[in-house]
Amino acid sequence: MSLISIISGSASDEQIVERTIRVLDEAGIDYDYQILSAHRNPDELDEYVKNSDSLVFICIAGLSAALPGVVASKTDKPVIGVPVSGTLGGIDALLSIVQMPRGVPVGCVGIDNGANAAHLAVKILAVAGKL
Ligand SMILES: Nc1c(C(=O)O)ncn1[C@@H]1O[C@H](COP(=O)(O)O)[C@@H](O)[C@H]1O
Repeated sequence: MSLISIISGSASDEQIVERTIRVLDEAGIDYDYQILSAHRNPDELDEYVKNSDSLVFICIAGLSAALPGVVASKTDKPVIGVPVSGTLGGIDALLSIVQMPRGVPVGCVGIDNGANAAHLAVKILAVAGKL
């Protein structure tokens, strides 16, 4: 069982995914990584989230970053969003991720800061007594 699921909206988010994975590897924590877009693969994303036994989701997405919010709508587990920079510098993804309606929270780290998403996920697992 992987404690953490990392989902990116596209293979083009690779650099930010690598920063995330590097921290988890250093901490010796298992993760599962999938490329699944809420926009492009809604059914596969739904199936993956519902069948995952991970305790924390890290969702990495640029542009109109629906991915973290959609994942949060499908699970009661904590979701951390990572906005990825693009033509608008990542402010588009940042605002998409933080502006969630009440009751469907997504934690959000800084633009391109996949490393902090991993550090935060590790802290969540630690206080939950899972490490
Ligand atoms: N934000 C989303 C979602 C989503 O939210 O479902 N799916 C893809 N994307 C983002 O689109 C950007 C460009 O993707 P492509 O390079 O594949 O066109 C990526 O940063 C991805 O995370």
